[in-house]
Amino acid sequence: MEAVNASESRTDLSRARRLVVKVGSSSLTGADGHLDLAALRSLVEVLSQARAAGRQVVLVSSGAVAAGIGPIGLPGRPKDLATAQATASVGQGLLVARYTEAFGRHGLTVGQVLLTAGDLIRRQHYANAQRALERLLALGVVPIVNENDTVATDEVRFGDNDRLAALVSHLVRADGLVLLTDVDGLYDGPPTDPHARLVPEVRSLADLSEVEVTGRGSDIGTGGMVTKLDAASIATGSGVPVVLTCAPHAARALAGEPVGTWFAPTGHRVSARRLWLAHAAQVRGRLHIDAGAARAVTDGKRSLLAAGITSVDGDFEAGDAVELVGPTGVVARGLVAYSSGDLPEMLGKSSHELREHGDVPRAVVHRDDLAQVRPGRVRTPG
Ligand SMILES: Nc1ncnc2c1ncn2[C@@H]1O[C@H](COP(=O)(O)OP(=O)(O)O)[C@@H](O)[C@H]1O
Ligand SMILES: N[C@@H](CCC(=O)OP(=O)(O)O)C(=O)O
Repeated sequence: MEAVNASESRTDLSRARRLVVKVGSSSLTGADGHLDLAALRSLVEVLSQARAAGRQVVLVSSGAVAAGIGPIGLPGRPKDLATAQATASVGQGLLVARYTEAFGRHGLTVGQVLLTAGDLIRRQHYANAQRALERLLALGVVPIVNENDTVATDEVRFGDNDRLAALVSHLVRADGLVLLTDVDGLYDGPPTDPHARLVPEVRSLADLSEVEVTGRGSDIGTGGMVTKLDAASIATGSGVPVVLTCAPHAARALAGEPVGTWFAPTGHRVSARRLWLAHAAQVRGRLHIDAGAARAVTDGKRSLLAAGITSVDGDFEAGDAVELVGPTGVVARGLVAYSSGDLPEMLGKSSHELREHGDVPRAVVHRDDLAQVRPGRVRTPG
């Protein structure tokens, strides 16, 4: 466990030895929807300078779908998953070819790393990805990460790359995460509102309860500010500071200058699986639990047993993510061991009663599969 350094400030980013830099589709595409080569090259220039200064960089780059739109001849970003996957398949090769060429001009080699959400929450996959990334960095290669769009399913996909970048910064134990987008930081209202002001520093995401963010991003990006705040929450919650700014400010952000919005680290390093569960997993249902069960899973950090569940909502399979709702609201998220079809007849029954019915009394949510949900989420309109 690494302790949180309360005196941490954004200038510390200038000393970060290992950085994860995420660039969104909106920063890599021109008005015509095609890949903006000049934007890509200026980013590569900044990252190459960081490498020349002895820093390690992992680039998480979106843009596969955007890069595929032109060659396929689509009018805009595809709406359905299958076409988006096909477009990403065309665009990803082109995107990495551009990076290979641009980094090559600076004498640097790149490696393509395609990940899915599942790769970052399954222990064995996580360890494999970690080993591969460590080796790439040790070999002096710049890893270029994107979501493996062609195999990611609707159930477990990031869709945006913000949360992927946050989990990658956990994976490589980065000293900082830089999120580059098409706005120069987080605003306290819609950036189109002339009264909206830039929020320069966020010490606790709970302080943002009055900030209005939308999930609607730019025309080309996905997730808008909501997924960026999720990413900031994941990264800072595991001890990694975050700077959110626009791509033209990348060099200044890496130098620790006061650009964009700085999110101070707030937590200790926890498992990627718990981070995913708490912040990003798509919830398939809700288990309503009594006060005793709520205390057991929060204060007691114990598994949830059938005896404490009062009712079940939703349609889910064993292994899906569900919310645990106590008398005062959502207290935790977890991976449920039974389907929504199997649970109702078990509710309220003690392990002893279940055993009498011949069932093996497994916990409904094992404590290793539980993540507590802290209050104070950001307000999203609508
Ligand atoms: N409070 C806010 N502050 C800044 N930007 C916001 C806010 N709420 C919504 N946005 C939108 O988020 C968009 C960036 O998200 P997105 O389009 O997904 O970018 P990217 O492709 O870089 O991931 C901005 O263009 C902006 O319009
Ligand atoms: N994996 C997708 C990313 C989707 C996307 O638009 O993400 P982002 O621009 O980070 O909101 C791609 O490469 O197109």
